[in-house]
Amino acid sequence: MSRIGVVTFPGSLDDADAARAVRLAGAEPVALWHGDHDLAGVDAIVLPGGFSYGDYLRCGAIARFAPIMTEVVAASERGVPVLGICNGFQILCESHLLPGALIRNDHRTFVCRDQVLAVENASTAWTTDFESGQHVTIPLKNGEGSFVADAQTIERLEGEGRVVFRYVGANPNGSVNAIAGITNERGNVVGLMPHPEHAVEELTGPSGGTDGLGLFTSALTALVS
Ligand SMILES: NC(=O)CC[C@H](N)C(=O)O
Repeated sequence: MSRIGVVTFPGSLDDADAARAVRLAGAEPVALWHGDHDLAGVDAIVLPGGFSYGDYLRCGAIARFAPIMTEVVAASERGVPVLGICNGFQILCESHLLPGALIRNDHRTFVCRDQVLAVENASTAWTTDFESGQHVTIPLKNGEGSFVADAQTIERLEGEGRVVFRYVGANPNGSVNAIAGITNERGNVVGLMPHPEHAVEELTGPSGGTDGLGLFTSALTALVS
């Protein structure tokens, strides 16, 4: 059985839900601690949502220096699938595993809602179980979800098909080009602001939806292929 590590930082909030999503997808979740110096041989890694280090300085700016991140960066360079959800996405940007940054929502308030997204790239390690152009509903909950990058970076992301998820309907936070999630050049590292781990069970998912499960099952497909 594939083993997917879920990293807990001080202030992580959604690590338990991410581990549950991993289990529901059919893999074994492995708890990793921010102070660890090894990845316990996991096959893929999830950086979950929350408020690592209390969001001090900037969201993800301190977590980037956690000992485990040295290992996560090295693993990503070997092609290990890495998923950053919300605060995890912020940590991936701060770590320069993904370009750009997440800043305060343009309306300056926390947003918490079920959000429709378009899957724009269904060939990353975390999205092969979706169809390109498919609409999915995933909860969005953050204060600093506005994706920004310089014009050249945006042009490159768009030109290379590295926008993985885009908000559908009103832009919830002012993200450039309504970008909700992106990937690295290799397609093994994906970050997104919405929370797929909260849309994996009919009882608790948005309108009974389980659209989020596809990210976790996609990683399993990537691991066996
Ligand atoms: N849900 C989250 O992971 C929150 C991320 C971050 N702390 C923010 O408010 O933007």
